[in-house]
Formats: sequence, C-alpha cells, structure tokens
Amino acid sequence: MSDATGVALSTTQLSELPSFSFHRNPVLVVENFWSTEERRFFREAMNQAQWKSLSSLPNVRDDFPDSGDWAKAEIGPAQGQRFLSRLQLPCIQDYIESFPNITGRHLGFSYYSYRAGDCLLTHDDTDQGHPMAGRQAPLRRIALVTYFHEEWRSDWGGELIIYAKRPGHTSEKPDLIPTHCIEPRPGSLVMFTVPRFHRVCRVDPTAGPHRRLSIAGWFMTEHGEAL
Ligand SMILES: O=C(O)CCC(=O)C(=O)O
Ligand SMILES: [Fe+2]
Repeated sequence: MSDATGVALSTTQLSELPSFSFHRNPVLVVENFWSTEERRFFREAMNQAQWKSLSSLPNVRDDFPDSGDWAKAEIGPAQGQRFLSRLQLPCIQDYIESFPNITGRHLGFSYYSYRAGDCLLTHDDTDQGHPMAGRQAPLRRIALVTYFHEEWRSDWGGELIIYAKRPGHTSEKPDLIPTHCIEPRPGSLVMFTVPRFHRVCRVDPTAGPHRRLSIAGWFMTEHGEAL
C-alpha cells in the first residue's frame, strides 16, 4: 500500500483488521488503535501502578544488559479486562489455534516505562523461562506492544526495529537485516509472530522528562508434557 506521497506504508487500517492474517503477514501495525479517552484511562492507571526498575529485577537485568533502567509494572484487573476486550481479534485466534496439540492458552502483559537512556537490545522473545513442576513453559506465539504516552517526536528515538535473518547466513550469531522501523506513535498497536528478532532504540536525551509508556507481552500456547 502507498499513500498520496508515494511512501510505502506497512500499516493496517482498523477497518482492515477483520481480514488480517499473521500467516500472510507476520507483522501488524495499526495506528490510532486506541482512542484519546482509552489512552488517558491507561495512562492514569500507569500513574497509580507499582513500578519496579530493571536494576531491581536481577533475572530480567541479566537478560537485558546495557539497556538503561526502564521500569515495569503489573496491570490491574479492570485495566486488563478493558485491554483484552479490545483484542478479541480473529487474526490472534486464527494464528494461535493453528498450532497442533494445544493443551492450554496463556497471556502475559505488563506496563513498561522507558526514559531517556533506556532501550532494549536485540532479542527474539523466545526466552521462555524454565519449565515448572515438570511442565514445559508456555511458548510465546504472538508478541504485542502498544503505546500510551501523550506525545512522541521523531527525535526522541525509542523506535521498535524488527529484523529478518539474512538469507544464507552461516555464523552462529544471526546476521540480521531490518524490515520495519516503527515509531512509538501514541495509540499505535504492533503485533508480530515469535520468534522474530527486534530491539527498542535508546530513548534520546532530547525526550527530556517524556516517557515512552507501553503495554507489552505475549499470547502463548501450552503443549502438555515436558520435552
Ligand atoms: O517496547 C517495544 O516496542 C517492544 C518491547 C519488547 O520487545 C519486549 O518487551 O520484549
Ligand atoms: Fe521483545
């Protein structure tokens, strides 16, 4: 798709969402998914939330070295319900249900706040944690991130970069090529299939006190016995 200026757009309109398929297109970007009122609702909840900074979360900190000191908080039940009620989308259901032998479906979402200096180094979201009580940890299938700050300027950084593996790469370390550079526009919703390498660019000092506020997490499937 391209707009009147000829710029290639990889965004999906809200009206096109019912026919979107992750099997055809593994990355979904919808601008203005949340109304101004919904964004305010989640921002107010974020103001009340109990935030924990990366430096106080040793396990997460080990997975994401040199990533500044972004903060994470739990989503309350009322906010969780409102969030999920907008995400009853056929593309999620269709993709999740396409995996064989599912014994359980899970989701896990949190609030995140990135300030100037914070980033998230390249990862593919497959770090599933350790099996618990002999059960295989759920597998992350679709990653979701969506932005709730009031304002974001291009100079402030914090873009989500999504990568593909270059064909024919031989080294153990994946040789990547960027496929998407997504500005964290207020109200945008991004989803992509896992595994998929991506990173969050460092938020620039010109952002001053502005925070990059998001909800991010995964739709997951469980497949019974430990491997
Ligand atoms: O904040 C984003 O744009 C992406 C976050 C992310 O990749 C993650 O939390 O795993
Ligand atoms: Fe991620």
